[in-house]
Amino acid sequence: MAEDTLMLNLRSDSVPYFQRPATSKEKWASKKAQKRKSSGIQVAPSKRGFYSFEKDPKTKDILSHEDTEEENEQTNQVTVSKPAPKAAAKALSSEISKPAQSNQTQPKSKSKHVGEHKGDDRAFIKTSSLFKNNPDIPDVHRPAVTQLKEKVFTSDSFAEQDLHPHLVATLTKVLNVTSMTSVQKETIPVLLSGRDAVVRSQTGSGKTLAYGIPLVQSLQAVEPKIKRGDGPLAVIVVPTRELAQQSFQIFQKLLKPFTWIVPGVLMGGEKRKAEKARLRKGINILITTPGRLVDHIKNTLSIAFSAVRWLILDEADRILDLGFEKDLMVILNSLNSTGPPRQNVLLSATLTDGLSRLAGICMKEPVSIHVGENAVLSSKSTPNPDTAQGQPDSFAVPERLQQHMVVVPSKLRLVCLAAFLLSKCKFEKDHKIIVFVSSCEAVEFLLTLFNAVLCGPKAKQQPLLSFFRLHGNMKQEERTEVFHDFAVCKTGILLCTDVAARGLDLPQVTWIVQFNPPSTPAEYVHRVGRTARIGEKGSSLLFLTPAETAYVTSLANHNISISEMKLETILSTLMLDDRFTVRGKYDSKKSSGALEQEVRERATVLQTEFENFVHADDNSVQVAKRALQSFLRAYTAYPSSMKHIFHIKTLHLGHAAKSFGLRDAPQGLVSSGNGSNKDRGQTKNKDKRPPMKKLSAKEREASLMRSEYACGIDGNSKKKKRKKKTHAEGEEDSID
Ligand SMILES: Nc1ncnc2c1ncn2[C@@H]1O[C@H](COP(=O)(O)OP(=O)(O)OP(=O)(O)O)[C@@H](O)[C@H]1O
Repeated sequence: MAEDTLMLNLRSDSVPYFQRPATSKEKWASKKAQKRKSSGIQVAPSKRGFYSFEKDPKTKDILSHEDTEEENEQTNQVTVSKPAPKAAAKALSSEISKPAQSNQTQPKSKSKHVGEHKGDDRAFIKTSSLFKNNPDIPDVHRPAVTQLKEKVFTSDSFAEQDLHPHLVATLTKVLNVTSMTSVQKETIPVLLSGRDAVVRSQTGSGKTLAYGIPLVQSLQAVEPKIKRGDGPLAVIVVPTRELAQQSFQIFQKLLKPFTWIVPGVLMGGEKRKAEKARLRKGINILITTPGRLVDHIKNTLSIAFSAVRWLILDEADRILDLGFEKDLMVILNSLNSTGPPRQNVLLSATLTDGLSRLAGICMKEPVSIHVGENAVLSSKSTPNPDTAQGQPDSFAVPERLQQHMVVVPSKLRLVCLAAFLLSKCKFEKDHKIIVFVSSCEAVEFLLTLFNAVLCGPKAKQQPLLSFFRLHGNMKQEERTEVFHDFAVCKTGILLCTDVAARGLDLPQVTWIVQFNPPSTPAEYVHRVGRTARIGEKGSSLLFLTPAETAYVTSLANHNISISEMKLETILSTLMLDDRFTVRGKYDSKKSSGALEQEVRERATVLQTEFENFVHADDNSVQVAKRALQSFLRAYTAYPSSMKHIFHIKTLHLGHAAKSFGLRDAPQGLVSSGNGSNKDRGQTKNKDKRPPMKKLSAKEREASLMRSEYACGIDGNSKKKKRKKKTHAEGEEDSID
């Protein structure tokens, strides 16, 4: 079935399709309604062009009861007439057959639900209607935008640069690159001439080699030959451990013909003692995360910077962010106090105000290299001060990147994500997807849930969906393993936090899904930049709730244009999956109204499976609650410039809870001081759990760095100690 032929109206004014467990009176009325319906309920296009049932006034008596319930957002009991087919049913059966301990109000009817064992006469699934009382999906205002274009490749070969022939041979034979990219063509000669540089070019355009090649060229030419014992001649600072590992591997390749130059990596999560030993032996090109370098500056006697002649800050705008600034100051002070004159290079796809500040701190008349639309702009000047005056920066994204967004009411977020992943990984071939989520807990929650409900025991023999996870609460060995496994796999879904947003070069990623919008447009650019690299194709999908659609304008202010994908189109994939049917195989001759109804039914079956899994035992309820709480905390941490779009007051806690498979809004998650849903009557602190702490604006920004957006991103060492004490999340725990 062509996906886009199916359009549903998800607005709350369409007729609900699930009814409460019927009383005998209702059953009778229901039969009557069925008759009326088969005699031709009206289907008419809605004003947005979708089809919706016109309410037949005669059915009002049947519907009014449910309507009243829905208005009060009470829980409905949904009866699904037929056991779910095969895989999902089996996957869930063990979980579902456990009594839902936390649910005291389970009705005693004998109807079965999807996924139940035959003969299990447990009554109803409890779930409030997915398709009622959702906010209207607004028409999204998409301002006209001229996207910046950057040409990725040039026709010039590396041989045209003044490089050692062995280096050129290594590029061709080991790294498989022959012609230079635009940023390489501009940057290599500038750096070979000894100048400082600020380099900006789109994601996946080859910035690593743009600084790596001149660095290796210059170090191999040093006379007398560099010795290991000389210590670091180059320090490369990157924001995450995975990026440190990746850059290290590139230098290992580049240095193949120059074996006397030793690269090394220092990063959080590794054993300090082993790193100290390596530092003592000598590392000439030192690749490091900021926090761990500061750690060694303070605690390792054998670290000496007297020979350092290169400082490279990759993802420089990130390194200047709150949380890294102090670390950077310690590093710069330590480097500045000793050593020969130094060449400094800052690189990123999103140079911002902060970068200009940084350039002022550590650079001497840097050359600004900005790969622009019509030509490669290169000016021998300091960075443009205009960008420091609050003017939004324009960001280029890869030309072959197709960007989409979907507006999804909170209640439908979980089924929409699942339907999207199924559509790509089950019903299409060879997709590799990265899903960005706002917290470590949410990653863990989704991983467990999707593995159980979407994969299940049968699917495990022949897994169609294979999930990976990456976040800052994982042990370092596991992080390294996942990073490697996802890099080499052909198909798979990586659920991750922003730990994977910057710099990572994971081959053949086809889709980037942002389940939670990132904190800034710059982070958006980096996330989507994990696909469509080096001239390849790629796609991205951003989830927004109806209240968050102004984010599209915010992106447009940075010259980012995004098209809309319809929620209905994504959900219609469920029609391809008979695990979620309630009526057997779909009859393609059915009317569009019946089709609409069946999609909704299937979405509800899927949501019910999620909820059953979550409510199968207390532990999984707690996991879901923690994930919800971390989501709320992350929501409070959006920077003030984004608060007009992402304010916790606009969240409906009950609906948000549903997107974590919870049937009810948990009590006492958010304090009123934090912008709670108190005004919606959602949080009557009945239980004893402490409310979330009220944070100052600064603390909130810092928490943003620590919790969601920095899960695994090195912070400063003070924070590490504090976090260790409080068992807070983040990669710092693993620093020994
Ligand atoms: N001249 C080249 N020809 C072909 N491929 C290249 C060339 N230079 C780099 N690449 C490849 O392009 C990919 C992206 O390079 P790189 O990771 O350096 O991009 P980037 O600009 O640093 O991206 P990001 O901004 O996301 O960090 C890598 O796989 C790299 O091997």
